[in-house]
Amino acid sequence: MTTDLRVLRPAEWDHWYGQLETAFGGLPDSPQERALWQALTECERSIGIWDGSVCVGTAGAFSFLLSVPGGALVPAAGVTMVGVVPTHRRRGILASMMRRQLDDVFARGESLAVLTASEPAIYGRFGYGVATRKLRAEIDTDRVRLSVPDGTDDVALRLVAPADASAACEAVYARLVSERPGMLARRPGWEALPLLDPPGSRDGASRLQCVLAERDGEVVGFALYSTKVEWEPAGPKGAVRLRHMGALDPAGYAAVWRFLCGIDLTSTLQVHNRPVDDPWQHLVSDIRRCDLRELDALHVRLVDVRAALEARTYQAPVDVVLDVEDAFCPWNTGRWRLSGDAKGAVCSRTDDAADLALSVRELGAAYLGGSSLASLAGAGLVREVRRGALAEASLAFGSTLAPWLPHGF
Ligand SMILES: CC(=O)SCCNC(=O)CCNC(=O)[C@H](O)C(C)(C)COP(=O)(O)OP(=O)(O)OC[C@H]1O[C@@H](n2cnc3c(N)ncnc32)[C@H](O)[C@@H]1OP(=O)(O)O
Repeated sequence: MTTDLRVLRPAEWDHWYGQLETAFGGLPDSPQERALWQALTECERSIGIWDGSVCVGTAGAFSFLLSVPGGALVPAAGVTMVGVVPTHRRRGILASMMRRQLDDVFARGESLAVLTASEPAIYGRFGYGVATRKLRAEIDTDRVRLSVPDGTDDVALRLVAPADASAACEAVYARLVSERPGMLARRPGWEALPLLDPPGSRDGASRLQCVLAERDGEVVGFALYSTKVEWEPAGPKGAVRLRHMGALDPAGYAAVWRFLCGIDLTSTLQVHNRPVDDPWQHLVSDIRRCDLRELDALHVRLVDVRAALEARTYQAPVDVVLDVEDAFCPWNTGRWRLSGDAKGAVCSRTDDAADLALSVRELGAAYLGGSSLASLAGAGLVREVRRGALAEASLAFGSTLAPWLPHGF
């Protein structure tokens, strides 16, 4: 098979995206969604593999700014739209696209590549580690009571059409981005993503709704959600589906959750993507009736180990030599001395003896503070060479707030 791997030409987008849809077994037909992804596609960062005139493999990258521990926003390639059509699978097309893409990312000077995976087993071989998890929950709001902090009653709630509330929601979101690792600063055009609401994806639920939480006229929280009301012989048995929420202080936060848990004709609050340390878990009367589940979310790859490790800060002073193995991007392989603290870090090549040995995949898993190096060592994936180095590094790599990716891409 002779194929040609090259950058996407804008005029080819329809065919290219159509082939991606084919790889996914056909996506719901949504002109709204298609138009948004076309507008957001960075063609110069998108590649295709062509077999004659037919595109048989697709991959793209978004130019993101990712928040890392310490609050910095670090350029990161958001790997996306990866697909290989069924006639050409398992012949190495994905591998060749990953090769080209990571070389391009390194050449651009981005130290990180990030993605959300259709299946978590695919990307570890290319050096991606699971760096954030998302919390899912189904809260039985008939049974679960919420205790709220002082000041919650001072917060007023207002229903607003989502498009009209967008600027206020975005302002809240912007203030949250650097407080928690794993979040993506909004790039132009991306403010449309939270508003995406194709009728074909509603599954019987209402159109998207928005509530704003305000104190003294200032927006301190918001939620985007839909409701699905169903009736049983005994009465209503509806669900609230939370799409996105944010708040600037505990009272604003509690006011939004109390609202979501108390909507008439509903008895369930369905939460699909929240941080694993989301504070509402401390407000509920009965956590067992919240049906919690954690899933992998953001997979992180350090494309340039030195630059990536210097881009974040460390919770506690650390001075360790990391012996990194990276078969796919061999420029990272070798020993690196990392010296850092809460103010910053320096990372450089060294001939000194290793303190910890690990692959770049484990470094990606630990990078945002979501998985501890100690936990990875417990699985045999990080090896402590100098006694004490694991505890020191594990503490330093941690994060006060659990890293979280608020939306897919
Ligand atoms: C970031 C995103 O966009 S995630 C979306 C990914 N896309 C999809 O899931 C759409 C449906 N699936 C597909 O399009 C294709 O099957 C892909 C992209 C997952 C794989 O493409 P292929 O060209 O078949 O993969 P390729 O032949 O290069 O395989 C490379 C390696 O990955 C492995 N692999 C491929 N697909 C999978 C999978 N779904 N699960 C586990 N391993 C996989 C292969 O076995 C091979 O392993 P090896 O290194 O041990 O030999």
